[in-house]
Amino acid sequence: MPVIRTLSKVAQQALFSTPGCGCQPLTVAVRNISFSPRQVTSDASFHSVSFSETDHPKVLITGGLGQLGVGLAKMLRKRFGKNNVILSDIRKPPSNVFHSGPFIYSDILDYKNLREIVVNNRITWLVHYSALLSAVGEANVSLARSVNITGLHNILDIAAEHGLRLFVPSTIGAFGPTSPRNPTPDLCVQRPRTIYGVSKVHAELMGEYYHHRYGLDFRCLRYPGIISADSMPGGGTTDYAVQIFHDAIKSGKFECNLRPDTRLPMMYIDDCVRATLEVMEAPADTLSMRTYNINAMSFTPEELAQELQKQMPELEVTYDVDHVRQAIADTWPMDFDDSNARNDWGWKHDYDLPELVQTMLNYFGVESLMARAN
Ligand SMILES: NC(=O)c1ccc[n+]([C@@H]2O[C@H](COP(=O)([O-])OP(=O)(O)OC[C@H]3O[C@@H](n4cnc5c(N)ncnc54)[C@H](O)[C@@H]3O)[C@@H](O)[C@H]2O)c1
Ligand SMILES: C[C@@H](O)[C@H](N)C(=O)O
Repeated sequence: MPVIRTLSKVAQQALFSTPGCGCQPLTVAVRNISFSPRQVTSDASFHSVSFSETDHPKVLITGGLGQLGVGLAKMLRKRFGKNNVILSDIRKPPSNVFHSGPFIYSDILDYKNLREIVVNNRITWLVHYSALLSAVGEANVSLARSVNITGLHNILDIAAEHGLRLFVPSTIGAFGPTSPRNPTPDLCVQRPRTIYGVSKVHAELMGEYYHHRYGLDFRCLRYPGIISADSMPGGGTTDYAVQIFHDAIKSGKFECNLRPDTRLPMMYIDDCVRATLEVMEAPADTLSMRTYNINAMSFTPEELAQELQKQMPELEVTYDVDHVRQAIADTWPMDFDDSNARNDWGWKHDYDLPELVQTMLNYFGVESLMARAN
């Protein structure tokens, strides 16, 4: 009985303590009594592999074959060593990715498989990228609910049980029509109207709850629309801002599926992966929150087209609005207030709109020169 009494006392402390109240953090007490968020068989052993045990973190990236994972792995491998960063996904990797470093099959809906990977590879950081994005999520709500919500529960439990530092990205899509849109601050009404947005608000809240309840080192950034040259987006509302470059180079024409005046926050992928590393490395005492907005620029399709036309005056842009995507975009932030990230851990973007366009065109210029030479 004394153990049960201690447990309930600890739980009460956690539930009623507030930051700065001077109460004993629940984290310590929970770890000491090996209390786990998930019921597991009695032969399972809990042991925290803390970051300080190794020189470098051992990182697992889930959903790593999407638009962002390969770019993040490249940067993390440069910093921590090739073999310390494992990409995982349920798809077959292209050969350049397969040969660039460790790759492993992992379905985030398979809890035991995830646990095995974390244990066998002594993972200390988990970057959870698997998700169905906004537009594909609306086309398959039940799968999105399963991957984005049930999958997240598996990830949270694995991370809490094994003492991992966990990064889960959120998004501008975690806001909705009743949120202030120009700009959108970190803390405001969040009533998104997509399953994607609902699942991301759930992820933010669950991660923060696990942080306060179990001491999980949860870190989350709300990314804007991400623009990349060497990876394609996975079915979101901001995809047009990547597609325009491909179509401009290929055919000199682009048909945009959003209205020309649809303003959304955006970021170049190098800034996005750097922000992710920076927040993961930030000392815990610099983080006044666990979920931060980050931003680089905001533009409309018309403004992006005009910037491109400065270098490609012959580019023709027409509009054929996709009503699902437009309805989503009309409820999302137009501009994103990321002042807390800038103040707390020194977030600073490198790429604004002209630099983004120049960088993308340089990439495709090099690509098409190489293609012509082959
Ligand atoms: N790309 C953006 O503009 C953007 C913006 C904001 C937030 N984010 C977030 O960043 C993360 C990565 O985004 P992305 O653009 O690379 O996404 P993506 O759609 O390109 O890739 C997601 C990956 O998840 C994988 N996946 C799906 N079901 C899975 C399962 N059951 N188990 C394991 N993997 C599974 C897919 O195979 C895919 O490779 C997502 O969580 C997304 O919500 C992205
Ligand atoms: C913004 C982001 O979450 C994603 N690119 C989407 O449009 O769904």
